[in-house]
Order: sequence, then C-alpha cells, then structure tokens
Amino acid sequence: MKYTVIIPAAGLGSRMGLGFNKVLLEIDGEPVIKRTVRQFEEDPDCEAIHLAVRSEETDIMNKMFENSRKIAGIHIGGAERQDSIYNALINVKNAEYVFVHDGARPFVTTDVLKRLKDKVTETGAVICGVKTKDTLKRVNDGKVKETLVRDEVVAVHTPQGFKYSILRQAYEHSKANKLEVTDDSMMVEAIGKEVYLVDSTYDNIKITTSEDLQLAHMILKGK
Ligand SMILES: Nc1ccn([C@@H]2O[C@H](COP(=O)(O)OP(=O)(O)OP(=O)(O)O)[C@@H](O)[C@H]2O)c(=O)n1
Ligand SMILES: O=P(O)(O)OC[C@@H](O)[C@@H](O)[C@@H](O)CO
Repeated sequence: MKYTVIIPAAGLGSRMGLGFNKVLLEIDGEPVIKRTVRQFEEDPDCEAIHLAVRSEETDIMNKMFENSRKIAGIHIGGAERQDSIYNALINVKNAEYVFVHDGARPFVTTDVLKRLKDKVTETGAVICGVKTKDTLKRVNDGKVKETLVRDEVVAVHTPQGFKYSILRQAYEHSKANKLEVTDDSMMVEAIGKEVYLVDSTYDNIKITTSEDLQLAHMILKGK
C-alpha cells in the first residue's frame, strides 16, 4: 500500500511556554518537526508529505524542507488543529490512504506504522494507542462520578490512518455540523464508520509540556 501523510505543525505550543512554536524546538540539535517528518521520509510506503504551518513560519519551513523529496505541500494552518488539517486535506491529490500525524510526535516507529498500514487497508479507519497504567475516573466538580473499566479505554496517539474518501467525508460533515474534536477519528466516528485500534508505543509521546522534553531526551538516549 502507499499513503500520503498530513502533519499539522501550525499550533502555538502554548502549554510548553517557550514563547515560540514547540515544533521548532531543537532536541539534540534537530528541530522536533524535522525529526517527525524524517520518520515518513524514511518509510518507502509514504509517497507524499503535506505540512500545515503557521503563516509567519512559512519561510522557515520552506527552507527547512527545501531538499526534502516527499514534501508535496506546505499549507497555512488554521485556528484549531482540525482547521489546519482540513487546509492540507483539500490539497491532497490522488491518495487512496491518508495518515494524519502530529508534528509534535517525533518518535513514531516503523512497527507502529506497519500495524497501521496493515489495518487501514483491511478496514479503512485505524488509530493507535496504549493501555493506560493509571486507574481512570470520571469526575465532576472535584467529585468522583465513576471508575472506568480500564480494559475498555486507551490513550490515543497519532498516526491515525484512513481511506481518503472516508476522512474527507468526515471532515466535510464536521465542518457542516461545527463539530469540535480532539482527534481525527472522532469525526469518522461521527459519520458512523467503525474505527479500529492497533498498538502504539509508550515512547510515541506528544511534546506538550516541559516535562515531555526531559522524556524526549531520555527516549533519544535509549535509541
Ligand atoms: N491550530 C493548530 C493547532 C495545533 N496544530 C498542531 O497539532 C499538533 C498537536 O496539537 P497540540 O499538541 O495541541 O499543539 P499546540 O496547539 O501547538 O499546543 P498548545 O495547545 O499547548 O498551544 C501539533 O503538532 C500542532 O502544531 C496545528 O497544526 N494547528
Ligand atoms: O490538545 P489538542 O486537542 O490541541 O490536540 C490533541 C491531539 O493532538 C491529540 O488528541 C492526538 O494527538 C491524539 O492523542
């Protein structure tokens, strides 16, 4: 199978508190976004990479990826993650399968990609995730409402992979219905399609807060 990946990188990174977009932060001398893109540059099944970036960062991103063989488009992102991805999605041409992967997740492995590729060709919609290690409870106003059955929940990561036609339909539906989502499969669930799950790895972290940076250094050391 062959697929196209959309990588949203147009956030602010406000929870990192750096004062600049966290995807531009260097870890061991290389920007987070460059590391993320490289995972797909190195996957022979990935045919094209579309990035969504902040308008004021277009020049820096164009320069960073000027020698990249697979970058097929650098698009201006939107106010929310889903707006950024939509701006890229409408510019994807001739792709049967589309993966979406956070620019801020630089450690996805070839094994996870393989599991996703195998499953998406079989089902048309797949996410990856890990079992949670903590007990999970639903709370409201500082009070416990219920304890969730841990075997029934996962912490969801990206990449998430879809048939292009399904993802496009899901995004158009969400736009028309003004759905606010925190991942792409939520939109696919909303159009009634079944979404399947494969294992991710605990290392596939999203760089979100400053603690994640220490974790990132440890993950790199272990590789
Ligand atoms: N309007 C947005 C918001 C987010 N993203 C991207 O979506 C990914 C995951 O989002 P998140 O971790 O929430 O990043 P930020 O929105 O940058 O972080 P924060 O919420 O702390 O500002 C990141 O690669 C981010 O660049 C995007 O392309 N466009
Ligand atoms: O925190 P935000 O809602 O901006 O973004 C979260 C998403 O990036 C996140 O839900 C996926 O990476 C899947 O976990």
